[in-house]
Amino acid sequence: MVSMFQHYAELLARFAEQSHDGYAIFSADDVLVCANKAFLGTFNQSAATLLGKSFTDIMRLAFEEKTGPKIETQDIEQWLARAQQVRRQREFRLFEVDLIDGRWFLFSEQTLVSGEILLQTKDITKQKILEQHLNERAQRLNDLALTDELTRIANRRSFVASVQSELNRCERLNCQIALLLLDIDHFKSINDNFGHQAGDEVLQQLARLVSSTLREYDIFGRIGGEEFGVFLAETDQKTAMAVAERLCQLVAGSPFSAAGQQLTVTVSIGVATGYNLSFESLYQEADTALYKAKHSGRNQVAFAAAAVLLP
Ligand SMILES: Nc1nc2c(ncn2[C@@H]2O[C@H](COP(=O)(O)OP(=O)(O)OP(=O)(O)O)[C@@H](O)[C@H]2O)c(=O)[nH]1
Repeated sequence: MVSMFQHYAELLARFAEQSHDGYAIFSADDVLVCANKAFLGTFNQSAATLLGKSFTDIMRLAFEEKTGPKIETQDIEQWLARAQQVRRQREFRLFEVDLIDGRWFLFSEQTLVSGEILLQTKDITKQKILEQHLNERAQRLNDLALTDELTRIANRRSFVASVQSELNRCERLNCQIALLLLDIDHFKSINDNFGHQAGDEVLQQLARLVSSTLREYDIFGRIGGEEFGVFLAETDQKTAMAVAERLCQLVAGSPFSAAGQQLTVTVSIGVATGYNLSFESLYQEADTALYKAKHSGRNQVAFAAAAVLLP
């Protein structure tokens, strides 16, 4: 019976030695007492170098020789002190480790009551690469869902979402807000005279021009067709009007080129300001003002007088 158990124990040891997963045991006083080939491979070191060394010495060596686990720190002693704080604190721990050579490993750490640790490592590089691709793809899809394809600025959905969140913040701070609605004048005639492609180029140039003049925290988006929105947080009527005037003059004074021709483009801008407004009422106010600007001759700014206060 004893010899049969001994046989299986030896078999287990042989499997462990040949396994692609790494196995290692640290003694209660944290010395590496045994490790298979795969484990030594994660450190890129030989058994002669690592066996008999303490955990801290092994990690110091990895840090100094820049081999094995990536240790991102300026101060290895501080890093080791932090690592020691989590070691042996739980009976079982699972954590991911990335190596300097680009591979990733899943480490499982099993601690006995008597203090010995069994470490098992599994190569998860393929899964991590797949995960990275999926994350990048999700990010790209997210960007696509939030970005207007033609102008590369925020689309209506993302513009409204960003404005909503700013409206909530401004409501908490009780600060004034402003919305500017910009609409290209006689845009239909640009399309009719120079073609739809030229119209697209004008939309792209306008988006670039406006983006380049706004502050980093202003919210700019294409609401639809030839209509754009600019949301300014913590902005009073006087400032909002000044920004709108500046934009109106900037557009009228900037050369646009489409279909190989130089064009003059103008915009009409409706401005609404107020406190504690919903997006819908703010938009309605700005739209009324925009209508006023259009009907007063275009290439100008108009203000919506009454700002509606929410109950
Ligand atoms: N090229 C291009 N044209 C677009 C796009 N979206 C909307 N349009 C065109 O924009 C034009 C808007 O025309 P209108 O609403 O009559 O407005 P307008 O000609 O600018 O006149 P006013 O706004 O009154 O000054 C329509 O001809 C739409 O087809 C787009 O993405 N690309």
